[in-house]
Amino acid sequence: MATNSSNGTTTKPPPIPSPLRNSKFFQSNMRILVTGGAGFIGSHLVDRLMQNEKNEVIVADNYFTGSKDNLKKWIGHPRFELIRHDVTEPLFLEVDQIYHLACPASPIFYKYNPVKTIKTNVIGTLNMLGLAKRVGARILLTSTSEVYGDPLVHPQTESYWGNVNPIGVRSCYDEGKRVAETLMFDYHRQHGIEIHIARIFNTYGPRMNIDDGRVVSNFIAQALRGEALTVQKPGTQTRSFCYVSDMVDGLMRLMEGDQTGPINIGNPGEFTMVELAETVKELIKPDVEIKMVENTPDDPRQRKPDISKAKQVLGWEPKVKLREGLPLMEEDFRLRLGLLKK
Ligand SMILES: NC(=O)c1ccc[n+]([C@@H]2O[C@H](COP(=O)([O-])OP(=O)(O)OC[C@H]3O[C@@H](n4cnc5c(N)ncnc54)[C@H](O)[C@@H]3O)[C@@H](O)[C@H]2O)c1
Ligand SMILES: O=C(O)[C@H]1O[C@H](OP(=O)(O)OP(=O)(O)OC[C@H]2O[C@@H](n3ccc(=O)[nH]c3=O)[C@H](O)[C@@H]2O)[C@H](O)[C@@H](O)[C@@H]1O
Repeated sequence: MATNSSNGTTTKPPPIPSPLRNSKFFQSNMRILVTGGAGFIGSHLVDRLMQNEKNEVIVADNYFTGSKDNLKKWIGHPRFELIRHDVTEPLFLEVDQIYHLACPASPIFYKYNPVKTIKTNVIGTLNMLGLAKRVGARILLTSTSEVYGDPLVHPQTESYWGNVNPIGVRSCYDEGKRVAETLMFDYHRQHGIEIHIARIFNTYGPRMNIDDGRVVSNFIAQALRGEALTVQKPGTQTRSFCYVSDMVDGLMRLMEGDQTGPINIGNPGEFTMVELAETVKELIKPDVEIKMVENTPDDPRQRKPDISKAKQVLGWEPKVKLREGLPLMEEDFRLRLGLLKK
């Protein structure tokens, strides 16, 4: 028995890969399933995975918040397959790695059908763990900084257990992800499945839905349309924004290594929502108005990742600063909105 220093629990030694998977190490190709691969982060991950000619990539997505458009350059490629599939149903495939991202991420979408969000997090993760167990695949879960709830520890370290309202309007997502993490560890301890858990902090970049409802996409779309930037009260709440290429790099390092996690992956640069609005205004439309609007319940008041662990065990840290990432996202939004710079 070994002690897992990250969470203080006693666990079995790291699992020995199943004989099935051992034999797959000798095959030239790695077959990788990306659930939620038609979404924002998933489609960028697919782009990176497809760069390696030894990878075959399968995406399973129900298109609730994702789109085939995000993957159009890969449709028809011999190393790529796209399946319309809801992860709350079992999936039978032979794969070596599973990046399990499927889950609506924007609060407006995950609150739209909260029961479905819980099913996606719980039954969806159970199904993907069942698949991992059957075929001896390694699985990575994209958990979230929302597992820390409205955190009383700042910045958030992985050892912090969080401050989550179990019956609030965000619970379908944050408690759903907490159960998903529990399932991952129980499959690891009980069945020796190779698991990796990333706790992702607010990520932004090209391909976010224009009407996604998350703050960076809202502010950029509003600035480009000449509408007032809607800062939800009090505006002093903070977030730390990670550019999507940095995020994908962190996820791939975690998958390739031997760390179970959970590991925070995010950019520690912390901004209030008023500061974010002012930055977007300055960079995109200096004459745009900023207006204060009502907030939604249980909005976390502060959020900033402690990434010491990611630095130490993955050799990872983000490279793209907010002021560098925002213009890249602006360019993508301009193209999609047909508002090219004069
Ligand atoms: N973007 C962030 O800031 C952030 C932060 C923390 C965690 N995460 C996590 O990362 C993952 C991806 O987030 P994103 O920002 O790309 O979100 P997204 O909404 O763009 O992508 C999610 C994808 O999952 C698909 N999906 C949803 N429910 C499904 C189901 N039941 N079956 C199959 N597919 C389903 C959607 O259609 C979409 O393509 C999510 O698990 C999210 O919880 C994201
Ligand atoms: O990173 C995470 O772990 C989680 O962050 C997000 O949650 P949240 O931070 O609330 O995301 P936003 O909806 O973008 O809100 C961020 C802040 O901006 C504020 N906001 C949002 C929208 C807006 O128009 N104006 C505005 O001020 C919100 O009140 C909130 O304080 C999403 O839930 C998930 O993508 C993700 O799991």
